[in-house]
Amino acid sequence: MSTNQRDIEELEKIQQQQHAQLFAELPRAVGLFKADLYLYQGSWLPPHILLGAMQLQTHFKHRSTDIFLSSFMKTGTTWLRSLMFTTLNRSRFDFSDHPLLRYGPHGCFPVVDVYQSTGYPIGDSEDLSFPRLFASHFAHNVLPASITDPSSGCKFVYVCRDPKDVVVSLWHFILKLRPKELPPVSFDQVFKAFCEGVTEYGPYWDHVLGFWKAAHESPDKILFFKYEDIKSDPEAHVKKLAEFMGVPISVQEEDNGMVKKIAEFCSFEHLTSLEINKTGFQKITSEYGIPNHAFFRRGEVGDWKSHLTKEMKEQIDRITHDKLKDSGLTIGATPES
Ligand SMILES: Nc1ncnc2c1ncn2[C@@H]1O[C@H](COP(=O)(O)OS(=O)(=O)O)[C@@H](OP(=O)(O)O)[C@H]1O
Repeated sequence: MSTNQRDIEELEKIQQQQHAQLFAELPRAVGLFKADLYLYQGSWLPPHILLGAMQLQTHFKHRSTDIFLSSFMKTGTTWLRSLMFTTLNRSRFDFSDHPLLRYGPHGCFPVVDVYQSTGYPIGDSEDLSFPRLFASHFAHNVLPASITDPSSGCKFVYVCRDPKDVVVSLWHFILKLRPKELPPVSFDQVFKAFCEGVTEYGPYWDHVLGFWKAAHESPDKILFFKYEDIKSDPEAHVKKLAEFMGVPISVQEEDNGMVKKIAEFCSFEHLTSLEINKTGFQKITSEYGIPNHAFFRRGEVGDWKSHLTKEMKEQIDRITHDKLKDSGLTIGATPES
């Protein structure tokens, strides 16, 4: 064995010991996918994401032009990834030969949450075009101050969604991804864990509030969207995204139907028709990946009605009301709910 190889192995051993010590000290709970969850800076995170947070906090080198998509799981990440990438790069790529068609929404720009055991390439890679786009599910307070401080120049697009639809979407996602050798989880189990805040990246309401408050303090740096609003008027949101990302839609583009084209290109119907989203795969770690089709299901507002009992609806609405009551934010208030 070469000296270099020995050094690397020694270093890995030390790191593993340090990680084991860290995990032993943190509150722990059962995760819904596979790994246990640990409470880190107010968020419940599985080990490879917790270590990813620490790595991000220590190593990420931001640029003042960076734009982050921030979201809780199952709130519209895949959709916003598509909208942001397509809107920002609309003059770079032809729609008939577009990266979204080849790589899918999750392959178009990197997520910064996952621990990189082989060093820290994210943000160091020079092959990303500017402004660079990144995605993250981390809560606002978990992200490094070097990027959340408005003086950094970094911008954030945040999307939230009716928690009743989030918990339903989450349950279906877990059903698809939970290893078959583990016992299946029931909707009741997921609902209970979600309401208690003990699901991956939870509690949900704290996540939303963190970004909501920050958006109020720095509206020029954080664009706050609701899934339901985008659903009811995708084109208006394409225009807002373009303006926010510094590439406003021109009158000529508007006249040429560019806004409509982007909204249709990123629609649920179009994305689910693509081969890459039927057969493609997202590599998350060296041992773990997610099939692209798992990121799509129904893409509707109010699917909770076919899953939640009256009592469940009342319980989750009450939590939402209590958590958000002094914030000025309402979520989940669909007209027919
Ligand atoms: N283009 C488009 N338009 C509307 N809705 C869409 C779109 N793409 C994905 N979806 C729906 O979003 C839900 C998945 O959420 P996320 O993308 O945040 O999931 S993830 O956190 O990235 O795993 C999931 O919602 P549910 O259908 O309610 O489960 C997806 O179907």
